[in-house]
Amino acid sequence: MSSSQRQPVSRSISPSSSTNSIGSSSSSNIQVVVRCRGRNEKEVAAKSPIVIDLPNDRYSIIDPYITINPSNSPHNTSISNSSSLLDEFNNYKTFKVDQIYGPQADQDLVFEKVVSPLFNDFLMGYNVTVLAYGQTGTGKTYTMCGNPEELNQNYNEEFEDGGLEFNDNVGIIPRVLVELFKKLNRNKDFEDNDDDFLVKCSFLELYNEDLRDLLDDDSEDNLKNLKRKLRIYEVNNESGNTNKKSIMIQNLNEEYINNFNQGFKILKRGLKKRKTASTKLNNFSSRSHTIFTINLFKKSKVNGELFKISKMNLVDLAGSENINKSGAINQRAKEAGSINQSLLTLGRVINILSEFGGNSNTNNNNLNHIPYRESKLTRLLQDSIGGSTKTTLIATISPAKINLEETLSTLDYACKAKNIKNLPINGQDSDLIMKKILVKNLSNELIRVNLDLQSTRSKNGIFLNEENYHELIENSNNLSANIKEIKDENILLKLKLKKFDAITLNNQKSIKSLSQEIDELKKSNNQLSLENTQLQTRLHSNTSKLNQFNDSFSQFMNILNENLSLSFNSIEPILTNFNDRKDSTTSNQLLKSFQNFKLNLIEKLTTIKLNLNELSTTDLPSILIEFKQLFKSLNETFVSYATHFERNITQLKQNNHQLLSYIKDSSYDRSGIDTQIEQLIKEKVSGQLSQLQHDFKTNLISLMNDHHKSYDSFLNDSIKTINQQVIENENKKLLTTSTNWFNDSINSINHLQEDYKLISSKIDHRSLIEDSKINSIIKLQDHNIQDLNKVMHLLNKDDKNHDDSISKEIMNLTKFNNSMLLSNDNLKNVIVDVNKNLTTIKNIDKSSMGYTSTSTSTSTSRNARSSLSPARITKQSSPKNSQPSNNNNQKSISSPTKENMKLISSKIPKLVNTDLPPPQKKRKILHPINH
Ligand SMILES: Nc1ncnc2c1ncn2[C@@H]1O[C@H](COP(=O)(O)OP(=O)(O)OP(=O)(O)O)[C@@H](O)[C@H]1O
Repeated sequence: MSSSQRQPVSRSISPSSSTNSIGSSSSSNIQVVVRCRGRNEKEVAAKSPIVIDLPNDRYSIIDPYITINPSNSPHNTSISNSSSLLDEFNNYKTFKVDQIYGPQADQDLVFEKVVSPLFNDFLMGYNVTVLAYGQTGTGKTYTMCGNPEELNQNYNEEFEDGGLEFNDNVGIIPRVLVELFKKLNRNKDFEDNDDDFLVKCSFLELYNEDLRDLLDDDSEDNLKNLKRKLRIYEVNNESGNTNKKSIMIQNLNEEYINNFNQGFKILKRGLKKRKTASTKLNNFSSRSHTIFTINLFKKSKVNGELFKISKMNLVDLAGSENINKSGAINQRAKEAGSINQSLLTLGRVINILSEFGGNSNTNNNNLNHIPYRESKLTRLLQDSIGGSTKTTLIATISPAKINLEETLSTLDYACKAKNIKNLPINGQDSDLIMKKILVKNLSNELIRVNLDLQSTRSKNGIFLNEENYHELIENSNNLSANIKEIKDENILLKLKLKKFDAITLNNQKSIKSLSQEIDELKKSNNQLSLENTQLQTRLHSNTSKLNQFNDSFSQFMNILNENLSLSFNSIEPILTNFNDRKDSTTSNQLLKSFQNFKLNLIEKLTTIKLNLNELSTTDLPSILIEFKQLFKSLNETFVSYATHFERNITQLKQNNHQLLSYIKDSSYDRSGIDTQIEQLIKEKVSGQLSQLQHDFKTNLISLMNDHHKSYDSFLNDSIKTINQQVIENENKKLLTTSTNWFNDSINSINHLQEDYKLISSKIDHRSLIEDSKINSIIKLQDHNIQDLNKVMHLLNKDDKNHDDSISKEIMNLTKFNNSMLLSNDNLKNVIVDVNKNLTTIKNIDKSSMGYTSTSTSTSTSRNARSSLSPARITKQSSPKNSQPSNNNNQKSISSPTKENMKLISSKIPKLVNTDLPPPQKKRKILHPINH
């Protein structure tokens, strides 16, 4: 860590504008001293290497460069939080400060080099500050006071005898006290002047943002604390061209000391009360910031009737700490948080001041926004940093690598602080007090103390002299008056509280009514969602019914088409058959009639399709427009709800605001009560308000969600309803069409029947003719047989000569007879064929007419095609119910039309008759018999 170890190349140097030496009297920069201790036991045990290069292990003023060299790092990582001063290539960084002290520098050296010059300024009438800043455990308390362990144990004994021999570890404050009285007493002896100085001390602690008087025995007593509450206030002192502001602490004890021993006692008393705790990083870690102040009243050399007042602030800050490293939890973590917070504000103040290179007393507008007021620490140090005090900052650091990040941060701040210029003012102008006043103050206090002492000595117990007694009585009366005033204030406050309660009540009412509205909204939401569910259920069931109907309907249409084409195909051969019989007029008529029927049907189906299309393109948009209007009105209702809510909440906020301003405008300056009231407001109103806002938000979101859901379901419902309507309308049209078609069919069938009757009569006529022919043939046959018998008889009688000719004759006759019999059989077959055809035509006729009595009986003998009737298909799709699909359909179709539909669906397939003779099969034609 010596200068020889320091890297000489690529050094980047922190900005420094300071040219003033310590102790100069004009504008002076804050002097920055770095003190680096040796590695402590924990750092050695952790084998954390040294990463700090110092020019000298003892001290360096001429060459005050300090280099951070983390090259020992196994990963050679860059230093993440460092500023531009980091040397990118060599991975080390150099800072320039005013003085550097290494592990070999003892307390004596630090006092001599760092504090002495400042101390001399203090004696000359300047306000001075020594400020120890750095990471926890780096030696701030050690530097300012001494070894904390020794301070607690034998510090008193060290100096009790008034000896001036210091333990080596004794820090700056005891040394200042000793040095002060040395100097003052020497001067006193020399000038032989009893009245030439007066010393007062105070010891202040800032713990968790609370000010505590370390010299006040009662400071922990809350009741007395109310009376003796410490307050920071600013005093404007116009001095020369500078608008100087001094920071004062109201109610802070200041004790006169006449020698250094009294000073040590005060220091020890205060240190005993200071908050310390053991952490992983420091067994005696200070958990608070402390300021030990020595006020010196010293006779002015110019005017012996005036006394200069100068102040020396000896500040020991609590250490910044990484909670993870220090292992702070609960109270320790809270302390660390508060410490770090105040140090952060101090850092910001240093940053801003260093950026402008000036002090807060200059006219620079930018400096008006220095955040001194953001923490009590910065307020207390306002004079010392950027103010009118001569300040030296001692930045304490650890050399170990494990603390590298904190060390870099400390040095960064230290370098920035180095740019801050203070404007120290010698006490001759402003900090002067008339000798007479000072003496009077002192004499009064002395007289009071002496009188108390005398009274106490002359009698047993505690006694007061009369004057003191009267003073006490007067004080007591004063106190009573104060109490009365406080009571009056209390009454006033109660009145205000009443008003506040009324406003709160009002707010509560508003909150209640809003809650009710929210409840109602919730209810209506619930109702809506219930309706929504019901609608969805209905929709679901309707959709399934609709689907079923659609299925059945499409099946029906398919079967209708199929059967129609089959019927056409079946009828055509019959017609052809008629055609073959040369009965062209009838067959042409029939053919024409069927073709008309067919064309008519196709036309109707096309119309149905067109109607469906038209409905979906014309009616659907109008329904959608209607739906949009509905949605718009729903939206408007919702917006009006939201506006209403907002208005209520704004009203509520205004009430709160009025309440706050009303309480703030009041003449009371009792922060405790103010805080109470604000606390009340926070608890009662803000809590309710935020709860209300939270509830409102939640409800609004759920309302929006419900609204979106119902919007979706509404859209779905509407579209489905439209579909349903379209289908129902179409159904009606279809049914009308079907009825028409059915009527047309009946007409056509009637025509057909008439034609059939005509044909039947003609066939009957033919049959009659054929029957008569058969009879005549039979008669002829009988006749022939008789002739034959006659011939046989004659043959028996005639000459045997004629035998041959007769036998021939007989042979011929037998042949003829045989051919006659054959003809007879043929004729019979023809008659059977004709009868069959007649039966077929009759069946067709009956099927077309829809006379169920015969169709039921015949349908059982139908072939596979007739089993595809709609009724059967529906039955197959719903086995549990004999006519499920028809039943479902019936719900959406009016009953008479349904009957027609059923009739059509059941009758149409019967038009198909596969028992008819195949079209190729020609009927046998009856030929006349040749005799
Ligand atoms: N320069 C030094 N020489 C010898 N010992 C030192 C030095 N600096 C610090 N120490 C020792 O290190 C320990 C911690 O020091 P100290 O309590 O002063 O740290 P601190 O910075 O005040 O810590 P905290 O902020 O937690 O109060 C003490 O035991 C102290 O004696």
